Amino acid sequence: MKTLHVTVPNHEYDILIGKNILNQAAEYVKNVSNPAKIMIVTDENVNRFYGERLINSLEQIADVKTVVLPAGETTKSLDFLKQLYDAAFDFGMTRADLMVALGGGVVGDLAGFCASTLFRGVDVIQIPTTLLAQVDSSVGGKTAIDVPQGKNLVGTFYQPKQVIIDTETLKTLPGKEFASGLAEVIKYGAIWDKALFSRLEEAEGKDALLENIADIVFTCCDIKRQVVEKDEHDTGLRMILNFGHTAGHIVEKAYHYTGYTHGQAVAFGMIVASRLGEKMGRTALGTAERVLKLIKKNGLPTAIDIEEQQLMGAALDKKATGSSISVILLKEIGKCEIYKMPVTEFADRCKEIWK
Ligand SMILES: NC(=O)c1ccc[n+]([C@@H]2O[C@H](COP(=O)([O-])OP(=O)(O)OC[C@H]3O[C@@H](n4cnc5c(N)ncnc54)[C@H](O)[C@@H]3O)[C@@H](O)[C@H]2O)c1
Ligand SMILES: O=C(O)C(=O)C[C@@H](O)[C@H](O)[C@H](O)COP(=O)(O)O
Ligand SMILES: [Zn+2]
Repeated sequence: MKTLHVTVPNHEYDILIGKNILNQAAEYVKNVSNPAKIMIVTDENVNRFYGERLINSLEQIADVKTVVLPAGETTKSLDFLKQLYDAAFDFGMTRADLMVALGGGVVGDLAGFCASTLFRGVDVIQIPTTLLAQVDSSVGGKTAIDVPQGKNLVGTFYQPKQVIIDTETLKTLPGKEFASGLAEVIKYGAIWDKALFSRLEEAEGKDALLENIADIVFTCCDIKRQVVEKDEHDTGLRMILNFGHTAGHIVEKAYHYTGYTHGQAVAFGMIVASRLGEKMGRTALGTAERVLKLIKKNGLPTAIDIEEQQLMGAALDKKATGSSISVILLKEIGKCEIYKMPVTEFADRCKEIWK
């Protein structure tokens, strides 16, 4: 097992990365928390594969209740948030108790948000089971729900008490979801780590990647750790983790959070942002082609239809202030910049390069 340690002001925690470590969850949990009650939040698919194993382990140290939610992005909503609060009150949780998010980014963001507000904050431990959640969403403390007005528009910063990553859980992940997680891995390569990007270019298919997946997960978590430690609250450097997300979030909302997964939308968003940078003379020529090729190779979308007026949705992006938006542009593979432009210019330029 490998460990990373995240240190932010007033809080620190470990990210544990290993194979088949889910069965020993209780041993890790008791090192950081001593709850009388533990509420596990998961979804129906993850519960089928891993619920019993986690319950068996955690029952050794506390009373356990499991809340099983429908799978899918539309669960990351106010309705299901309310369901979690109700379940926590029914269970008789107190501020000294613990919530555990077992699943992908949907469960992690929703349970994280609930934990951050319940009694003004109960501890939460993230046990991510998708590639996307293992390389990105379980680390760094962003929690959120989606609303009809836009993606992640209601949320908090709330760091987990611990992150337990069992990479063996990826063996049951459907191919489409594995590819969605790769979109965020491609993001880390594109903005920060050209060796990681080249490694993905050279990889021969999913099985080859799976063989070394713990190493890839570690690399991504370590990049995220470095960024979050420098800017926990997303006021500067952390914005680079949003490469591809301005257009990506517009796509997710336009398709009512059901047409494309987050990873698929971000993949296409990275093509848009790379083309934008090239058009503006800020991104080395040929970069957009490399990004597109890698996205295509992994079965992620390279074209998505959108109505022009939806592009103004960037005005509600959290990187927008007043009438301007900070977009993340690549300088070249492995290097990026935060570039401020009027939202109207972003929308106009996107019209030209979207297809
Ligand atoms: N907080 C952050 O920093 C952050 C970062 C990136 C993404 N996100 C958010 O994460 C969400 C997307 O997360 P996601 O891609 O994990 O989607 P998800 O949580 O919807 O999971 C994808 C699917 O995989 C299934 N699944 C999960 N683990 C499985 C396993 N091991 N075996 C079989 N099936 C499994 C789920 O049931 C679901 O159907 C989005 O809402 C996005 O906004 C948040
Ligand atoms: O951790 C971050 O910071 C990120 O931006 C990671 C993104 O991959 C993630 O999708 C995040 O939820 C986006 O946040 P938002 O602030 O743009 O809603
Ligand atoms: Zn993302």
